[in-house]
Amino acid sequence: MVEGKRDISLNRTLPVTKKQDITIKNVNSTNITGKQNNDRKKKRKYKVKDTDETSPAGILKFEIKEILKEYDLSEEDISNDINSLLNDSELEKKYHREVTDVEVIQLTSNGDGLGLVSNPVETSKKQIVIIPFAIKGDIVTIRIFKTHPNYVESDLLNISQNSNDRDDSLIRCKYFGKCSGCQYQQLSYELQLQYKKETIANAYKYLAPKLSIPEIGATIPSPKQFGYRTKLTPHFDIAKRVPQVDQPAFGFGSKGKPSWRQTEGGEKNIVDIEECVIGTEIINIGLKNERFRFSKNWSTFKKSATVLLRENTKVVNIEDPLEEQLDQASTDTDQNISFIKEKQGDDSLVKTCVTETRQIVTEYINGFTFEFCAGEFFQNNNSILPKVTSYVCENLQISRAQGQPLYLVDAYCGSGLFSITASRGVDKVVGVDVSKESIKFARKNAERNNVKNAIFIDGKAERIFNEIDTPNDLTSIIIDPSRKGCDLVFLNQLSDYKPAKIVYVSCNVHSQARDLQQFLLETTNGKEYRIESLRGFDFFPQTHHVESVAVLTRL
Ligand SMILES: C[S@@+](CC[C@H](N)C(=O)[O-])C[C@H]1O[C@@H](n2cnc3c(N)ncnc32)[C@H](O)[C@@H]1O
Repeated sequence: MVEGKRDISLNRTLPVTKKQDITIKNVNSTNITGKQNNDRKKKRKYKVKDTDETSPAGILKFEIKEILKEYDLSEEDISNDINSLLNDSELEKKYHREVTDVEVIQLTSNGDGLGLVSNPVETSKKQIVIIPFAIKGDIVTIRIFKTHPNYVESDLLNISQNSNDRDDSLIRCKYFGKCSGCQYQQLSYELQLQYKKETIANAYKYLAPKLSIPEIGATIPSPKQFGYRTKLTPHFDIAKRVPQVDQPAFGFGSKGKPSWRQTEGGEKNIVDIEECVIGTEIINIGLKNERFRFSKNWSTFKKSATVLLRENTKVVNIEDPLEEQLDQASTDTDQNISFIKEKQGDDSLVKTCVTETRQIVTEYINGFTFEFCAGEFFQNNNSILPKVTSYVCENLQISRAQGQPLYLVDAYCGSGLFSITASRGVDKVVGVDVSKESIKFARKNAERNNVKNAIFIDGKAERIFNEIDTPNDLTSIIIDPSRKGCDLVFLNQLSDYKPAKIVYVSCNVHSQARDLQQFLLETTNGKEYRIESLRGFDFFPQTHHVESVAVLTRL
C-alpha cells in the first residue's frame, strides 16, 4: 500500500482547470503595521493556468473551437463572467442550476458529452457544458456545478430521450455512471471501437493539422472486453483535520455527483466498490480480500492511501503441493493465499494477486515470460498483447537484399516487452529506458527467454544514438514513450540517425500526433518519411482510452 500516493489510472480527472487556478487572497492577512485586515475582503480573481496542449484540458480547448466553428459562435458568445461569479454568491446561484432538455451534440475524446445551453444571465449568450456519461443524441437534465471562463461542468441527472447509440442494457457495473473509471459501458463494442478511431482522427486534426495522414485503420478489438485489467489501484481517503469517525469508502474516484442511474453510493469523492467488471477474476478476489482487511484496520490509517492489486501468473508443478509454490500475495479471511488455477497448453498456471509494490511478478505472452516489479510499468491488458506484439514485429520488417541482417532499436523499452517479442525476427536488438529498475528486468527477461541478441542501456532515449553502431539503412526503431511523448532532442537525433523504419506506439495519441508533425516537418530528415499506417488498439474496453500505433517508412 502506498500512503498518500495516488495512482490515477482509474481516477482520470475531468479536463478542468484545478482548484489552485483560483487565487483566493487571504482576508485575514496581517498588514505592514501589524494590523489584522479583517474588515476589507480582497476580491477573488480567476488565474489562468498553462495547460499542456496534449492533456485532456488542452484537447478540450480544440474541441471547444470546433463547436464555435460549427455553431457559428465567437469566443465572446460562450464566455462566462468568471471574476464576478467568484465574488458574488447570488450570481453563483444563478449559474449553478438545473437545466432540462439539453441536447448532447458531441462526445469529447475524454469520453464526456458536450452540450450548448443558454447563459443564465446574459441570455443572448451560450454556455458550453460538459456532461459525463451522456452521449451524442441524448436529451438530458443536468445540474451545472462549476464554471470556467469558456465552459461549465455538470452532473447528469436524467435522460429524457435516449440517443440511438445508447443501450443501457449493456451496462454491467452497478457503479457505472458514478465511478470515473469507465465512460463507454452504455455503447456497443463496435461503437466503442468506432469512437476510438474518431479520437485518433481528431488528435491528428488538432495537433498535426499540417500532416497528410493515411486513412485510419479500424481499431483492433481486445479479445476480452470485460475482466481484462491485470492491475487496479483502489484508494481511500482519511479526513485531514478532524478524526475519521466512519469507515471510509474503498474504491475509485467518483465523477461528480450524477444521479441518472439511481444506484447507491458515490456521495463522497470515492465510490465504494466491491467488484470491478473490467478487472480480471483474481484481481477481483484480491479486491474482496483487501476490502475485508481494510474493514478491520481502517482506523489505524493516518493518511489517505492507494492499494496496489497486480495479477501474478506462475507455472506450477501439479505433482507438488500448490501452497508451497505460491509467492507472497493477497490472503483470504483465513489467511490463506487466494489463487485460481488455469491450464495453458501443457503448462499448469496459478494466478495470485500481489499487493506489494516491490514484489516481482510474472506475465506470459506469446510463449515469452516477463518478470517485473509489481509497482513498475507493464501493460495492463494481457489479452491483447499477443496481437500488438505480432503487429509491431510485422511492421518492423524492411525490404532488404536476401541474407542482409535487420537490426532493432527499442527506445523506451521498459522491461523489454517489444525487444524480446521481436528478437527472433532480427539479428540484434538494443533497448533503452530511463528506469534502471526496468533495464535490470529487461536484461533478466532476455536471459530467461534465451534471447542472446539483445542488449539494454539505461538512460534517456536519446542516449541510444551515442551508443548505436548498427547501419541505419538496416535498422528499425520502436518508440513507446509515456503519455507526455518524446522531446525535441530525441526527435532531432532520430532524424539525424535516419532509421529505415519507425513504429511509434502511444497511449496518448495527442502527444503522438504532435511528435510526428514535429518529426516529419521540423527535423532535418523528417521529409524523407511518410506515415504508412495509423490505427488504434483497444487496450482499455469500456473506457475512452486508445493505444495508437503509427508506422513510418523512409521514402
Ligand atoms: C509506456 S512505457 C513503455 C514500456 C515498454 N515499451 C512496454 O510496453 O512495456 C514508457 C517507458 O518509457 C520510459 N521513459 C520515460 N521517459 C523516458 C526517457 N526520457 N528516455 C527513456 N525512457 C523513458 C519509462 O520508464 C517507461 O518504461
